[in-house]
Amino acid sequence: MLTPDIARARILAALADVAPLAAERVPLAAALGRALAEPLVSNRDLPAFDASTMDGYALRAADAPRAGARLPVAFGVFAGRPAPGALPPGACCRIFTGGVLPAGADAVEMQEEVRRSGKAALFGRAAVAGRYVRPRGSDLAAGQVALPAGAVVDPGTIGLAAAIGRTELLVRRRPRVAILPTGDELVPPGQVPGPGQLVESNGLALAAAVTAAGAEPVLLPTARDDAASLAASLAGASGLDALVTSGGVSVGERDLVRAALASAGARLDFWRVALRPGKPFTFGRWDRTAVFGLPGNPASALVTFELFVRPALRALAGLPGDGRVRVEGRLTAAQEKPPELTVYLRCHTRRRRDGGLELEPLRTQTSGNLTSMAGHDALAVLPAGRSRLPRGARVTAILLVPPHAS
Ligand SMILES: Nc1nc2c(c(=O)[nH]1)N[C@H]1C(S)=C(S)[C@@H](COP(=O)(O)OP(=O)(O)OC[C@H]3O[C@@H](n4cnc5c(N)ncnc54)[C@H](O)[C@@H]3O)O[C@H]1N2
Ligand code: MOO
Ligand SMILES: [Mg+2]
Repeated sequence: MLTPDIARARILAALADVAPLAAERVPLAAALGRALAEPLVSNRDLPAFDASTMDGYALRAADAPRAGARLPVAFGVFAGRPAPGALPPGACCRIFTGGVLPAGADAVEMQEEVRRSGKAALFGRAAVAGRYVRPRGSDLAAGQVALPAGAVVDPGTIGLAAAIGRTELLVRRRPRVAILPTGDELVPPGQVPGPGQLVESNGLALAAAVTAAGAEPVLLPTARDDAASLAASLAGASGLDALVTSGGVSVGERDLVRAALASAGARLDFWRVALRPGKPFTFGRWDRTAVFGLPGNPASALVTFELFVRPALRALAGLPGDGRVRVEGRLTAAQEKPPELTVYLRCHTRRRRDGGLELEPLRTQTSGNLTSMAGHDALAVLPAGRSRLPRGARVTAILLVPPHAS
């Protein structure tokens, strides 16, 4: 059986010919979280003029070489309007934050350091050339590269792009991901299950995970556990970037997903990974579509999504890594585990008084229990090779959201 790290590396290698996906031009607001497919180059100077960074007085620094200089106030400059003219020799002018420095001025003094006396200003300290001035082009000069291709568009990037006159950005396309729940026992959400049935819940959970990974889910109708139904449903994934199935990948008589994928022409790369939950995880390619066969147990589906599907979708989207932060923490309870498996424990994080992080496992870790997968913020990684970790053991944890306590 592959280790989780080798399985993930194999998936990423298998997608090298399709990742990243093609680029598309989108409005700024739609670019958030996506990978730039072009360097962001400025076509103008930022700021476009020498600007004051304080409310105060603009002057020639040489006119106030020491405390006590008294200069006539020639005019006022308000943000949004150009200065009415050049600064007359030996004079200063009123200026406000963001205002255009008049020609001749090379410094600003903040008004807290200046006393007004009629039409003159008295400077309480020596002026310094360049102080409180944001020179033209000092933020970004015309022709300068602000961000390289591949950078992730964050809120600041959107502001910067707007400031240099862009209304659209060339970014990588979001992967379109088919989600196919399978199982004879499943009824759609909202319907009351009959005897032996249960509500199909993995579809919506996985669609949410796809959205959270920056991709677009396409939730297909649940397939039944028979070859014909599976074949018909698989057709719904044709042409999409990825297919995520749930259930039917273990060794039961009605676990037919792998056979159905193979019959449809998919090339299955591997089956089973040495981890818990999610051991029967399957990966392959169906033409250009990446195929992920997730186990049906709810925690197995979401943990294998996190470990294998999320990084793959990000690679398709041109985004780096898995977008997660890894931290060290201490387990609040001892854990027994099979030594051959890496176990991913769903945990709450808690900040200790000494600054350390505590990892408190959810009440249940049974992969079929839905509460084992809701309301946690970290996956603690219990490494292969160990069969027992005592309370207080230091382990790595993958943060799924910012920690609750910080
Ligand atoms: N003899 C063995 N049996 C099993 C093994 C094994 O190694 N040997 N592995 C176990 C492990 S581990 C897992 S995980 C499961 C995986 O099973 P499948 O992927 O075949 O999933 P199903 O049998 O279809 O369903 C399992 C379980 O999950 C429920 N389920 C399925 N789909 C959904 C859904 N969309 N929404 C909610 N719940 C769902 C289903 O009703 C079952 O209870 O196999 C073990 N068996
Ligand atoms: O590998 Mo399974 O997901 O433990 O129940
Ligand atoms: Mg099964």
